[in-house]
Amino acid sequence: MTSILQQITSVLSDNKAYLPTNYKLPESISIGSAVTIVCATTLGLLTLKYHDRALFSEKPKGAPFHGGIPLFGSLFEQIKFKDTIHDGTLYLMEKYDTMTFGMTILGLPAMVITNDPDNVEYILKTNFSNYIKGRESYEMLEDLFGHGIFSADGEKWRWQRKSASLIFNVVNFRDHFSQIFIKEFAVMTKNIFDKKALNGKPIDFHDVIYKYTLDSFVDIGFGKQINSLLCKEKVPFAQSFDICQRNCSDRFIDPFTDLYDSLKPITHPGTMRIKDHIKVIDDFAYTLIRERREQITQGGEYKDLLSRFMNAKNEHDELLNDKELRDTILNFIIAGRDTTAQALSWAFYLLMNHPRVEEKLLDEINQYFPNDHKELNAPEYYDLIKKLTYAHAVFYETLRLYPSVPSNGKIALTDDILPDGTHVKKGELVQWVPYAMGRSTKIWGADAKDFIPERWISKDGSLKREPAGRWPAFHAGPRICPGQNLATLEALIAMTLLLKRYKFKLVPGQNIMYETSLTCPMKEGMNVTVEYRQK
Ligand code: HEM
Repeated sequence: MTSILQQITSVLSDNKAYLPTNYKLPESISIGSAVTIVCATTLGLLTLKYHDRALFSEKPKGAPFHGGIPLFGSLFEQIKFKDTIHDGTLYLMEKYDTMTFGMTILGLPAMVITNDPDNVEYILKTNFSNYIKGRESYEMLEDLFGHGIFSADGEKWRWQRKSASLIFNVVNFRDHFSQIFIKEFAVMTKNIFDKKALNGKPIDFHDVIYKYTLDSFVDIGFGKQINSLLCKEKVPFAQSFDICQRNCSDRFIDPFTDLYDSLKPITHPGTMRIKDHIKVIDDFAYTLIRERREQITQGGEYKDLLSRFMNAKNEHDELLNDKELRDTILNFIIAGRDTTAQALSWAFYLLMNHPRVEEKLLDEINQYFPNDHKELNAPEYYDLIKKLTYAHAVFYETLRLYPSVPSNGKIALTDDILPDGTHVKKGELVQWVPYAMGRSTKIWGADAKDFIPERWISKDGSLKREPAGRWPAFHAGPRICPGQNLATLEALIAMTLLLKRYKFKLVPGQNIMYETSLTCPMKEGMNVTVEYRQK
């Protein structure tokens, strides 16, 4: 008892400045009261010290600080504005008239949020070795992505990157990938858009394009036809994959995410929990692996992504086990399916809202593809696609306004100072938000929020590519997206073929908005009507 009292006395006397001048310590005290006083005092002192930020976090030096409430920092604000989180970052940048600010959230490392192109280039390229994905990122993504390339660091990342790079070569692009994209396009038109053009009923464009990129990518990467374009409903794997992805993203925002899930049997009886969705996803991936192993025993030979990884060695110089292959498959599906489907959906959303751009793009398409695409073989198509300057500009401009990875971050390994003078401490999270960067008037000028593909075309008519620090849509440095050419090829094939054949119109009365997730999907999809284009 005495010792507790002594401790309280010592805490209080160490912090005299915070005590009322006429305060007197009691002579004797019960254990219960002592514990209450200790807790209350400790809490009071912590509240005073961390009055505008999360517990045990520090404000960064050299940049404005967005304060929050005592001990929790901006946790509840972040949860409240979760649905518009990327716009929230843009709002704070404009409010503080800054490109970098600090923020703290209980349960996460202190954050430096920067949209400064020089800082972004520095983190991704110049001082790449000091910024890693880190343990936090791995833990939040683990159940879905395991040790796959997106959350891996060091040697674990390096061998995955090397193995993947083997499939991204020109011969594959010209002869193999283009052919698959054109083949799946034919399935999509025949089974979906042609029917809608004839019966006039609306269709969710976002959902159809997701199926298109899923079928194409699973064929390219893993040599399997899953024919989701032939299913009316969403395929169970895709549904569970989307739910788990959203759940991973929620963990970065709301530390109670896993608690809500564990309470589902009470709050939402009869609904699937995350572990049930993971089981659906695992079944999908393990079936692909099992089937491939059987095909190889029967003498089958493959050169796709899956077989590259089956022949690869991990950081311990061992062949990959099924769990490592499962992680690889899922990491590549998010890379290959979601990003491109979203870019295409947002591109069509913007085109439908900007008839001038749509007309100009159509003129370019008709100039290079005056006849029906069926007359061309895949390599010819590939060569022509590369010449479409304006179509590339439309694609890049879409990714400026709706980057498929709208927000991203890395953990600092050691103390550092960013090019704009902001201090970063070891263990802090440095975040950049391509969505907010794309709309920043400081980076893109007064018309930053407008859709103007011409900004990607130089005076001599050639295509401009912006420095990655300004436009990190495909990341930069050693971890730059290895699939960017594949994505561009797929998006441009689909965009040209679809625009040439159909006129899409938005069904009125929809609120087209992004959903906060690891990537940038449309929250409620996008309903359109379809008409054949007049020849
Ligand atoms: C519009 C389409 C795409 C966009 C905007 C895009 C963008 C990005 C971005 C921003 C990253 C960095 C993510 C991070 O920090 O972890 C990334 C990484 C990656 N992307 Fe893409 N991507 C697209 C399509 C693709 C496609 C089709 C593939 C094909 C497989 C692909 C494969 C990858 C891989 C493997 C990585 C990890 C690279 C590494 O960590 O070393 N991406 N991509």
